[in-house]
Amino acid sequence: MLRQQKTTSTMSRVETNGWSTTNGINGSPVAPARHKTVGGGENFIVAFVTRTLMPLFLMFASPNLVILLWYTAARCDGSFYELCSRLATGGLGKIWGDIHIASPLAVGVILGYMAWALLLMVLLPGPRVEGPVTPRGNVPVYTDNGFLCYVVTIVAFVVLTFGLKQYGMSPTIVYDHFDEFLGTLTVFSHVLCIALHLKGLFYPSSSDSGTTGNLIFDYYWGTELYPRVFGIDVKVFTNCRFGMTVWPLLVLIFALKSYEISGFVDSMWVSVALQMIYFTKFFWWESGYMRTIDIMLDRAGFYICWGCLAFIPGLYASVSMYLVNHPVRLGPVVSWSILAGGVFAIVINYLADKQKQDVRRTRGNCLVWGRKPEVIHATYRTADGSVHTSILLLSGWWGVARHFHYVPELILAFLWTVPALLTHVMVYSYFIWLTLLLVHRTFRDDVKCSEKYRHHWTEYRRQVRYRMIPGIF
Ligand SMILES: NC(=O)C1=CN([C@@H]2O[C@H](COP(=O)(O)OP(=O)(O)OC[C@H]3O[C@@H](n4cnc5c(N)ncnc54)[C@H](OP(=O)(O)O)[C@@H]3O)[C@@H](O)[C@H]2O)C=CC1
Ligand SMILES: CC(C)CCC[C@@H](C)[C@H]1CC[C@H]2C3=CC=C4C[C@@H](O)CC[C@]4(C)[C@H]3CC[C@]12C
Repeated sequence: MLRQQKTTSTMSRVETNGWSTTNGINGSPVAPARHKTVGGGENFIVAFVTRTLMPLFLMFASPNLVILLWYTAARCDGSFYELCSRLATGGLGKIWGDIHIASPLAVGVILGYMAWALLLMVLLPGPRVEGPVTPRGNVPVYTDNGFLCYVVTIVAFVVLTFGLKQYGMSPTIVYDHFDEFLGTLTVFSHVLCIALHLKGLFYPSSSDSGTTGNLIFDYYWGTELYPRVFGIDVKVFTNCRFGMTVWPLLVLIFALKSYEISGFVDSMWVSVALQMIYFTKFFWWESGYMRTIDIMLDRAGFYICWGCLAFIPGLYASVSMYLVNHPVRLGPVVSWSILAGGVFAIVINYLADKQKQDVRRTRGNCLVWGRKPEVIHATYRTADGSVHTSILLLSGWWGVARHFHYVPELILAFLWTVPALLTHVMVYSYFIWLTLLLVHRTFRDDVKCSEKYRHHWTEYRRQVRYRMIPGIF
């Protein structure tokens, strides 16, 4: 849950989502840094492309791509070549004819799960944690009960699975009707986006809200940074209690389906084990996630809502979905080696995230790699004019490169995919997406941080020259 300590529900200004006082949406995924013409005005063609055409394209293309990904795995034996042949012969219409976009089963299961997740979110206890100061000077407050919600949900899932077995029922029905689930989730997310759009305009939860004046961009990007409905934080729900919890549930359901079809197969086992360790780490660190770009910068619009409700189930869980009908016997040596490499990557990624958190929490009075950390005490200004200080870490993983922690994240994604071998590109869709997302994110974060910290960030960039991989990028 999240509360705002300091809220001023003003909506008079054009929105400022980031830290710049002139144009705060530069950190958005589709709005690059300001483009000035020679005369100094904004280049409207670039603005039209990035804030209208790109969002429109993404909102139309992404749901289609996710469904086609499912179709490729389930109906085309995981082959993009086969998908293209079918598209060439029958066209998109023929393929859509084979897809069911909604069903009462999907609506019932999704609503049931949402009710469960909301109930846990509200009822389970947890310590109170504060998020970072927002651009408008608000301090979001959360109940840190993510780990508990996750554990209770997974245990309940296992108990329910055994319970249902006695009645000849299995959660693998979700796999059998997955197209219906993806379609229903897309419809749900549009309903949520419309409601949130209107809420942000007429009943904002805090002053971190507003409009850009462009309806399409507002719908895509959102009108509020931290919307709350009856005290429930919408982004904590969409990102953590839905997206990040449904992903492990799907991974378990797909593993169960694979077991029903092929018995115990080590490719599925390795991939599932790595993903489950990753989810457990995520929820253990959830309060740290509240200080990342998704929460600090991304508003609750189509990007985050559809992304977490439909894109995570459709793309992020696609490796396990593919493995259901593509089992590979790897043998113990290969399996355990992949598992060990993956666990190592998770540990490095976790330690890097933790290093940043520890240094900030102790205001630099801790040890990083056995030494007192080098830091920059950076100042920044919020929209209300008040000045704050923050710490930029120059030691440890944050001295290796400015986003070195993305490297183990990518290695891990590769390692939980490679058990599927290199037969089909389709199964690497998540890895390819993640590479693009993280590389793009290094640029987004640079824009956001240089607007926020100005010369302090320039100094950090001077001292830590590389974005992700020392000597290369
Ligand atoms: N699987 C997936 O789809 C994805 C996974 N991830 C993972 O999520 C985690 C979080 O990543 P992400 O959201 O990108 O955010 P980061 O962990 O990279 O956090 C970025 C923020 O950290 C602060 N910061 C930047 N440099 C420093 C420094 N040197 N010292 C102290 N603080 C600094 C800044 O925020 P501030 O304003 O507080 O100064 C900056 O905006 C990572 O583990 C990443 O691998 C990320 C993206 C996608
Ligand atoms: C509109 C779509 C084309 C794009 C939607 C993207 C979002 C679903 C994802 C964008 C950033 C993603 C995440 C960031 C950081 C994370 C921390 C990590 O430890 C777990 C995964 C994640 C929560 C991840 C989830 C999906 C995004 C929000």
